[in-house]
Amino acid sequence: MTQIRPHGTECLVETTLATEHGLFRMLGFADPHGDEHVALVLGDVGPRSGPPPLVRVHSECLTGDALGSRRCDCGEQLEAAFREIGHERRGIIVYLRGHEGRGIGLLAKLRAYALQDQGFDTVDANLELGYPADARGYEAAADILAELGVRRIRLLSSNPDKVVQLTRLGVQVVARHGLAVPDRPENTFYLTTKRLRMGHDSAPPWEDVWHSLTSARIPENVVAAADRDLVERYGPLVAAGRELTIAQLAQSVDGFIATRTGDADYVSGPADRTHLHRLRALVDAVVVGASTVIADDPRLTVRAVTGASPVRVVLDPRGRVRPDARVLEDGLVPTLWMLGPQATAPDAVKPHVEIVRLPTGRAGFAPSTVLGELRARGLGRVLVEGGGRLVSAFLSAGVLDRLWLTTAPVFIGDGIPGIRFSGPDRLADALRAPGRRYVMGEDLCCEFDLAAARAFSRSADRGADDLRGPLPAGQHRTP
Ligand SMILES: Nc1nc2c(ncn2[C@@H]2O[C@H](COP(=O)(O)OP(=O)(O)OP(=O)(O)O)[C@@H](O)[C@H]2O)c(=O)[nH]1
Ligand SMILES: [Zn+2]
Repeated sequence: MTQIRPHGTECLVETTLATEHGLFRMLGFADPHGDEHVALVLGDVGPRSGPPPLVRVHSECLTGDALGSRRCDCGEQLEAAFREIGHERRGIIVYLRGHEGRGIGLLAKLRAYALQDQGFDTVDANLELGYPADARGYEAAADILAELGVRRIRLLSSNPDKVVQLTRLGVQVVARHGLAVPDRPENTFYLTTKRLRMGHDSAPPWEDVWHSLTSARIPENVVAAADRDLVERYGPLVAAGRELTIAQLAQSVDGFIATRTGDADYVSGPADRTHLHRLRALVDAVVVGASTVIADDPRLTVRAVTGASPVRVVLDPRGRVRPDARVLEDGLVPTLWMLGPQATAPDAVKPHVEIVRLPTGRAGFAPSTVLGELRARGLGRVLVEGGGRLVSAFLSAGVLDRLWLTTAPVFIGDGIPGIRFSGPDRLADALRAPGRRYVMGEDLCCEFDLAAARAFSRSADRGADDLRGPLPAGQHRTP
């Protein structure tokens, strides 16, 4: 077997580095040319702990890595490498100093930039200055990997020459994964030159994964970790097709959505808000109760992410919402104002608002009546967004396919309740559903696949009409 031959790079210090992507071991190295390097190691990268680790051998680029330059893609590639390694919770970033400007140094790179400003490409600029197009050596990287006991790697790079160089030095590159970062208008010429003249991979068919999901398409072969998260989290909603009823609610650990005065600013954090806006962007209609409109005066539009805002639906059986509520006033998105037969309505409403009369029962509109009305209008994908009573009513009526319940680490003590319904006597009969858990900043979000739970209890009951789960006394579900 090939050996990594030593080239005199020594490990002189070890410490840790806490990053957004995890707590890394950080080792400092010095090579015989006087250059200092670091290796960031996440998890156990030894051969017995799993497949060959993901390794990014990153060439220092002050302008791209630290200063946010758009002349190159280095900073975004480094960030993408961190994400990939963070996602696997295992891997190595070898950060090579002395590689600045493809090995010609910082000031020489800036001179090369000055020539590029005059029309030279990145290769000719180096040559014009009397340097090779690429002057980098990878001996230090090989030494560092040897020191870490890593012989076989999965390399994160778009540059096939790095595989050649590392292989020559005894590192076995079992796979190479390009780092999917988008071309920018400012670096298209530079990246195109690298592809045409330096053998770099051609641009990946860049796909805006979120845009695909909002266009009802589930992207395949997604590379970047953040994109994979999007597909895993929201793909099932896209796959559900034309009819889907979901709900989202954020409550305190003790189960309240607001204080007793109705103050709800804010229970959950920004990650949960983004998640809520993603759900809005994936449905045809968003439904809220009158109390929520009165207490929060929400806009219910998609703002935190790109995507079309759904039709807004206000359930107001007793006509309590004032016509100056934002959703009835702002003209932003078509809005259905659902009123009970006796509720008074103003003589005129804004053109974006349509009044819909629905029959009411003791507890307001029946969820199935609301959904039937929406489906008849072609609004088959519905998000029930609050408040607690409305989401609870849809939950206990057994019409929700999925529920995201975010719990924020705050105690409200008393206040406006979140999920509440009359439950069963025996815990064995309590509503349980398979699902997933997400840490969203400070908050914990539980996703419940209620459709799967219903299907399971149907098959378990072998034909019995009754579905397990909470039902208000005296009510029956239609199968
Ligand atoms: N001389 C010179 N160096 C540059 C220029 N633009 C970026 N660099 C340097 O190029 C190095 C990164 O090399 P790249 O060709 O971008 O990428 P790579 O490391 O070969 O391949 P990847 O693994 O895919 O990133 C960094 O050290 C940058 O400072 C340039 O126009 N001229
Ligand atoms: Zn760069």
